[in-house]
Amino acid sequence: MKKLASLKFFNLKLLLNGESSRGFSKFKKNYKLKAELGRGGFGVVYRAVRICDNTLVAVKFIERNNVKEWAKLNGEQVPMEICMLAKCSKVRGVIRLLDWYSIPEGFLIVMERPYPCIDMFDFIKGQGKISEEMARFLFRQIAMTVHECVQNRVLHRDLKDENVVIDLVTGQTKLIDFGAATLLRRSQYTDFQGTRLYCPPEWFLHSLYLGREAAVWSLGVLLYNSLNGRLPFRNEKDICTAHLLGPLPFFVPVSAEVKDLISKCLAFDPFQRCTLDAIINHPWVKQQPLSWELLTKNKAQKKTSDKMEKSDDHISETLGEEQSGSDEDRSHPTTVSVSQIPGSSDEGVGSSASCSNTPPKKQHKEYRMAKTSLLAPPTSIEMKAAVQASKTPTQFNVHTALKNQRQIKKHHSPQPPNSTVLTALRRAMTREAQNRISGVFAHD
Ligand SMILES: Nc1ncnc2c1ncn2[C@@H]1O[C@H](COP(=O)(O)OP(=O)(O)OP(=O)(O)O)[C@@H](O)[C@H]1O
Repeated sequence: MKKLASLKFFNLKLLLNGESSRGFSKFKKNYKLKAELGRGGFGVVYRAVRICDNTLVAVKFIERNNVKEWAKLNGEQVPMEICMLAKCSKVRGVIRLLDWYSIPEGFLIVMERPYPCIDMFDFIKGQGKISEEMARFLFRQIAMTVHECVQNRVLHRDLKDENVVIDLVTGQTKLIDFGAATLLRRSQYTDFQGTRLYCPPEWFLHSLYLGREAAVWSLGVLLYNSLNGRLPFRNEKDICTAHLLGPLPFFVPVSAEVKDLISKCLAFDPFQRCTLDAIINHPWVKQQPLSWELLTKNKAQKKTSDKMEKSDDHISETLGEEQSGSDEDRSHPTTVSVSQIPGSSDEGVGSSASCSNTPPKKQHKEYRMAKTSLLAPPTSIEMKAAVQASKTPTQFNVHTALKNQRQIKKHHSPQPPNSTVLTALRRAMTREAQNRISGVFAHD
């Protein structure tokens, strides 16, 4: 009833404002929507192009019903995600919010889209695990970004490899998906919307956590995962008891320094855990990383490239596989909603509800999780452009190469269907049209 009333009120607003500056028609005028880019628990992300200058953008559609927290942005009521992105607009390592639109069904968030790019989950998966040097290159950017977000009073709350996008030309990382983000405060949080296997033990044991301390824990999980190609903990029980079993096992030879950093991030006691400041000042992080060009010239990078090439040829099959979960290597670290907080469900410590996978055959792959969002990996054309670009690294050549390749792609690659949001958008259009018609009748 309440929902219906607010929807009616929203439609009424549309009627009164006529062509809203954030309405669907304005969106359609400004952007050309293309194929689906990724999909998560709370939204669908599309490739799109800004019509006025051909800028490549990503458009995330979030359903109004899925919005858990709201905030005010320049006097307008918006989902917290939009507000948090806006607050981080000056943080280099955060994906830039370019625009947003409001339709009866939900919101369209327009963001920058690095090209070509890959998310860190697929990047690690493509290589099995990444070298310590590569981990340093990526992790120090991510840690600095999280630190800057916190300085802007933004707590991301869903730090994981899926939520980091890597620009394949420069190696620059961009933090995405602020759907669980909230304002940083000193006091404890008693709600959680992130991914359970990246969540600190105090949440499972006491149903609360402190913002910065929880972020440091997630960074520890992320770093361990990058190096080992698997997560450190299989379930909540592991998260809460692993410290009793001594140091975490490592499945690759890594330096004592990085082990030290991981153990400090994953300290069981949040008050003993290192701070974000301590992470970015840790000797392992401070060590000058190799350049992206050098790092990507190795064999492992070629492996990803080959894989991408393969997945480009079979892009629809790959997506199909991911959706049906047939890839044994990929089980589910689920992004949970508020309704799944401890106490609100019957899963307690020791439950493996967040990773409902059957035990895989290979021990090493056991904790390598599937992502909830299904990103189509870059195409071979994109990869080739990136490789070409890194061989001739002048700005002019990089972009000319990409532009040429993009034009070739235009003619050859069919776009997968993007039915969900299109249906929603179509429905929105009809409703706007309907509103206009009923508006005319009302005036008559
Ligand atoms: N600006 C962007 N540029 C490139 N890729 C993006 C961008 N935004 C999102 N993606 C891709 O789309 C996927 C889904 O995006 P996002 O995580 O924001 O959706 P979500 O529904 O909130 O997901 P989740 O359920 O994991 O929270 C990402 O993992 C990423 O691969």
